[in-house]
Amino acid sequence: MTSNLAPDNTLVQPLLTDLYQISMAYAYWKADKINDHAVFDLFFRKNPFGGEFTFFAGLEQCIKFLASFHYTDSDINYLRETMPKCTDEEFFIFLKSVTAKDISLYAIEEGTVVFPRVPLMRIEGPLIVVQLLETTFLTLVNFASLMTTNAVRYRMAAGDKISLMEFGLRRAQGPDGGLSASKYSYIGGFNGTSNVLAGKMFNIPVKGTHAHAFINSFTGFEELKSKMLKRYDSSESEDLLAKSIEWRKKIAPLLKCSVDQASDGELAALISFAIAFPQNFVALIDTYDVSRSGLLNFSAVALALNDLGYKAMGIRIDSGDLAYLSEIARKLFIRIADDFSVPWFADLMIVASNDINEETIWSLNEQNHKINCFGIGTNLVTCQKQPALGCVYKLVELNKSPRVKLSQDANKMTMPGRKDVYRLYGSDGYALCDLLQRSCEPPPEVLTRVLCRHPVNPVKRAHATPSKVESLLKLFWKDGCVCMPHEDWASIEVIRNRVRSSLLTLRQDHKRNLNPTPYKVSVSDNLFGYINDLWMQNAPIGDLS
Ligand SMILES: Nc1ncnc2c1ncn2[C@@H]1O[C@H](COP(=O)(O)OP(=O)(O)OP(=O)(O)O)[C@@H](O)[C@H]1O
Ligand SMILES: O=P(O)(O)OC[C@H]1O[C@H](OP(=O)(O)OP(=O)(O)O)[C@H](O)[C@@H]1O
Ligand SMILES: O=C(O)c1cccnc1
Ligand SMILES: [Mg+2]
Repeated sequence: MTSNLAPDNTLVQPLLTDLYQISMAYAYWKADKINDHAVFDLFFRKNPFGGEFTFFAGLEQCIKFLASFHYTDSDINYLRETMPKCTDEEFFIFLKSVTAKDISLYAIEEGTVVFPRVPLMRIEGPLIVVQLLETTFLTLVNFASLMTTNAVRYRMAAGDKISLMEFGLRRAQGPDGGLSASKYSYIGGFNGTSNVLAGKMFNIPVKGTHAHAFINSFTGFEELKSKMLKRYDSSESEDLLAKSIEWRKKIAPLLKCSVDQASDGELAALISFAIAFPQNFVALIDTYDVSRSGLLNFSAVALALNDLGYKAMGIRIDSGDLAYLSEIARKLFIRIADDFSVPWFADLMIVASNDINEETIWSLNEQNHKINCFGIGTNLVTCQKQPALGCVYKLVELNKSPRVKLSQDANKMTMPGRKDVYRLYGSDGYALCDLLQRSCEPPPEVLTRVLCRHPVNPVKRAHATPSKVESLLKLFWKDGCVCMPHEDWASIEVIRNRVRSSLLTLRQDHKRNLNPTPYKVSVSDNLFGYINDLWMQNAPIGDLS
């Protein structure tokens, strides 16, 4: 194992599983199923957030888990103590020898848009080993895919021109929830995070402003130990406080307010922050009153900085009516740009935060907000709208014979057998449907008509003549080695770009918010017959009495 194949989180190890996997492993072993060969599918049944699409993520971590999969002596000792006393000692010797070298992992590329019932991963190998991977694979894929999908939805709401920052670590579901949220938000299209460790680990841009505490920590000018700042273009220092006070007097009439209403403590705090960060000055302006104090104090300091040759970055608003406040801020900045001949002032960045969710962004869009950047925490990282994705892991074939899980609900029945997945594209470049076939069938061909059947409903059928056919399941791991170039599966930038390009292949009606059209996931005629025969063979015939 090379170091770059270690999982991101050291908690990702074979005992990060449900006990029943190990219980089954023992019972399989006792039942002499050690040489049985299994095929499992990992898939979900329903798209999250009331949408009609999902983005697949977490694959890189699954591959890293495979690369490091083995039980340590201490794991074995713990299991020996935990399992019933009568557990055969030979089993622990067997377990110590287990690795993922006989596993084959086929998967859809991370960052691809995916749909219900489609196997995202097909895992093949010794039954015992494939079974032992279930829970860890699910925990690696479920949150990663949910989080990526959530981030994509926020990006769709905000549009491409707005910057999106993830601010959720403090509210996330623990350290791994927070770190994963930062990583998969970026993959889903956020521009950066406030989470410093995520920045270091994943090379994601880290950015931020300051909190109300910084403003509250000053009450007046007398607390300013330093008020001098060196000019950008020389070693000469000037009094930033005196300049800011002068500017405050000039700007107050533009806001139709009086200087007396503005907080001196806030101005002192902003001056201190500007002295610390003269080239990256951002100010939180809602501690006392946005229009009577915050905007005035910020603009005064920004113009004083301008006198010294520095360009301020912008403001953050964290309460109140964000559309209205962004509008008055932008109006003021444009007015200052014109009145005082500082053209860049018109484009100052306006960051908005405070309990923002997807709906808030849609609503702010309707109100014609003037925000350039949303800082989003709680609702993003906790996936408040839907906190879990229901990926499952099902046995579909054992020793080349199909296996099926029946259900009262036809939609919940598993699709037996080893299957391949093809995405068919129309001549306009959009995806038409996904087609599942038995692996023994020849792949669909470009410009050749293919019958696509609904997996359950026999009357729902359609012909497709694809302009392009893409085989979605690719071999990522075999014979103990990764079979894909490192860039393709392990580069966060490649995966992030894949999300973007994959989203573009999805027709607008599948993406709209209200009543989106379900994307078609079909089966070949051959697979339809095969599945339905198996369902019939396996479903008991009831007695009416
Ligand atoms: N123009 C707007 N349209 C729709 N939603 C908005 C708008 N402005 C703000 N919001 C949202 O409304 C909520 C306002 O939160 P809340 O009622 O707690 O007020 P607040 O401004 O935070 O008050 P406080 O000053 O006490 O913190 C937030 O979720 C925010 O994202
Ligand atoms: O609102 P979220 O989407 O979770 O975004 C992050 C929030 O975290 C920070 O303050 P915090 O909420 O800790 O305190 P505050 O609301 O009292 O400012 C920040 O000021 C945002 O309001
Ligand atoms: O940098 C910020 O403004 C920030 C970071 C985390 C949470 N809230 C705000
Ligand atoms: Mg808040």
